[in-house]
Amino acid sequence: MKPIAIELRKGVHWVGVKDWGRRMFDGLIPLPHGTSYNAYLVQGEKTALVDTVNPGFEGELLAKIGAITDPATLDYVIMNHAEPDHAGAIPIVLAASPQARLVLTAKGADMAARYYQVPRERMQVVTDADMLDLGGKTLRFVDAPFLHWPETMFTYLAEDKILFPCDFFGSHTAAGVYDDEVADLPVRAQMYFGEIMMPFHKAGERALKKLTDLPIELIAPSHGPLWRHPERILDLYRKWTAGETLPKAVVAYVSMWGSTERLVRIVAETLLGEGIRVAVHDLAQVDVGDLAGDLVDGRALVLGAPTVLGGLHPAALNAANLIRALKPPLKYAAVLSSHGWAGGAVRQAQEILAPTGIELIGALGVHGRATEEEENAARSLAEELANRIKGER
Ligand SMILES: Cc1cc2nc3c(=O)[nH]c(=O)nc-3n(C[C@H](O)[C@H](O)[C@H](O)COP(=O)(O)O)c2cc1C
Repeated sequence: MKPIAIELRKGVHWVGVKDWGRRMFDGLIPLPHGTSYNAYLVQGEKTALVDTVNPGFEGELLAKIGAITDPATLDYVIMNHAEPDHAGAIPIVLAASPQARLVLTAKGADMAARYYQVPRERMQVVTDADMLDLGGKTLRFVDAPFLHWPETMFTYLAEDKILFPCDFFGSHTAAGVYDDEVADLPVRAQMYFGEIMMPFHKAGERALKKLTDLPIELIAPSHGPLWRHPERILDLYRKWTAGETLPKAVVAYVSMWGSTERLVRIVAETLLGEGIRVAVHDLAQVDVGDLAGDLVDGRALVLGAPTVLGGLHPAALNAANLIRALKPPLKYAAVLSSHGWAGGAVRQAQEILAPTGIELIGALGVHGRATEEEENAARSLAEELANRIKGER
């Protein structure tokens, strides 16, 4: 197979890999559309490789570089992020290109030593103030810690106004090269933001501020299509990092015998009737990416779960802990539950949500199936929640 490198600008090529068949990421996130590991070759008088690829694809990366230039002649390898899906091929690339130096942040240097045993003498530590003159192509660096590891940075190619932000602005899909070629890309990008960047939204806001002075014509992230309409994703990221929410409830529930589900349906229907957007996720078969995507702009959470062994059903326990860890901008919550004897799910849900700052509007626990009175209580709770979501008391 002839290796294909895609020319983005004169002297700038995509040399990444499409992993069409990958179906799971981080042992947590389903990948229904696969993903890509984007790496970029920038050629002035000197040559730099921006990021590498997931282990197992080193040969494909070197072949693509080889379609443009001899991989043994790289001068620099830029490590924007140390995670193995971008940095995993570094040992093989450095071995293939003996004079290449690895360009990274100070924290990146520690990680490259630890994860990839890169000798310090091959590293070149950079900060915001630094530039790398390739001769006709100039790389600048933007320190962007915790997007999404401590060592992360962006690389900016001044002449072509291309930003290489690694995972920031990324999306998990192997489809397409550019943003306008993938119809559901904003949805994919929102899921990715929810899964990976949302816990670090404050760091994201700071990074966006740093970018305001940089003219950007192309955003070339490390996963998913490139944004040749950068304002599309910049606009979305401004909203998402600021925690802007919609009049929307994320309903996450699990039910073994239908009693909790009955309450969930009543609440979801009532919310819909009140003009609230409702995104329902059955936690027994949820795609974590779908849930995380909905949490990015949801204003309220409805958590529904029966008691199992004195606490939340395990699927709901897992989801509640994940929701707390992802730090979504949710403002309000309601808990719905059914139990068989002593209960415990509602108490555990309250304990998990208490430190989040999400205001618990109400919790309804019923013994077995809800009575008519309890169903009316569920309706009232939903109306109260709708009012709060709409900003009415
Ligand atoms: C495996 C299992 C464990 C349970 N553990 C408890 C428990 O510790 N305390 C309790 O009050 N009910 C317990 N129950 C009863 C359920 O909470 C009860 O049947 C509830 O109505 C189920 O709600 P659902 O119809 O939404 O699944 C348990 C049920 C099952 C199947």
